[in-house]
Amino acid sequence: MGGLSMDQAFVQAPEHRSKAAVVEADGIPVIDLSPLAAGDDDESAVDALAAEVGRASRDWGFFVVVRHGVPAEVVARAVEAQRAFFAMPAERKATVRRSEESPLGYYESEHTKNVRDWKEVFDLVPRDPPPPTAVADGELVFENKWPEDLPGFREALEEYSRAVEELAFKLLELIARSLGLRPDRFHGFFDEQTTFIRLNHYPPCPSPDLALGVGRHKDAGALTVLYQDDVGGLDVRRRSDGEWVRVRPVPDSFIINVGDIIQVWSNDRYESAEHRVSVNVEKERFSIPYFFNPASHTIVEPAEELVSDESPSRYNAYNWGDFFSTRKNSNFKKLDVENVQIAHFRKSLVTDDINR
Ligand SMILES: O=C(O)CCC(=O)C(=O)O
Ligand SMILES: [Fe+2]
Repeated sequence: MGGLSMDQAFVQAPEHRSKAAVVEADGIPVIDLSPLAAGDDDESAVDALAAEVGRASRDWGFFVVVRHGVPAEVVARAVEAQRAFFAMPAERKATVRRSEESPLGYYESEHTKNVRDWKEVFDLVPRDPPPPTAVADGELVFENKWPEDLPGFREALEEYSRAVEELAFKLLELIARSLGLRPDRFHGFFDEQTTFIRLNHYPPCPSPDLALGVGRHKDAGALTVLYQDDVGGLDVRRRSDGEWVRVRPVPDSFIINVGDIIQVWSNDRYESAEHRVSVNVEKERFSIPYFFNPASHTIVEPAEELVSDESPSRYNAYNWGDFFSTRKNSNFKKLDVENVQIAHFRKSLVTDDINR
């Protein structure tokens, strides 16, 4: 299924392989967002919610949200579209294949840290940017590739994108509040956002002891809003003891993870957690991460309100667009060198595993 066959490119180094029994995490917070429902302006309930989001972002870098306001039918339509897409024969998927110059669309040979992932993906952006007047040499064209002959696919995903964007902004507000900042403190960075959505399909894998669906990594953007089906396989490295634990699927929920940018904005109050996807022999798995990313011209640095003599800035500023394109390029050119990491922008030599 999915046209993948097991070979050496998928084999993880022994220390990074998934054990047969990864324990399910007990402590990942499940947060009920219903106090945000329209018409409810109970400030103290929203403050309490922000405090809960803050604790989860600090202790786990991961949390689950329920009663989040994204209608179940919108999710169901997106998931149905996703399944229909990956069920198409390889030749039809190839008609929307991504290329080096045009990186959106279908792809089945992505690498995380130079080991191939056991998955196939379809990437899209929530709205097509205006067509560039002229494309400079080497400039990437972020234009959606919609499959022909797949009725409803585009509409379902556009509807999903709009609904999840609303949720992403609400979460951004809660995070700002939890840091003692104005709720809209980070909104301006998203005016020309570089958000993208990935449809993931992890086919059953004959060697789940050797390969991973996605190798260990941290999400580079601001935050990720992830839909996962009921199969399970997302593992998070628990901060308290460094153990890999599985995020239990919760019906009608999204998993939220703090990305590197929020780690930097928060000046390390929050931490972007390392995670990976384990695969299994019997079941295919589907997930949809929504990577909520700021405009490419954003200069990422700790929020000045959070920097003081007692809490000096821990990062040198960096340009998000440059960071992002360096990461993207390394997917095409299987490099033997380490990929760009926020640890490279750290000011002091705090011990941090930069070898991700
Ligand atoms: O499939 C998942 O559950 C997570 C995928 C992921 O971490 C990613 O694509 O960055
Ligand atoms: Fe991820």
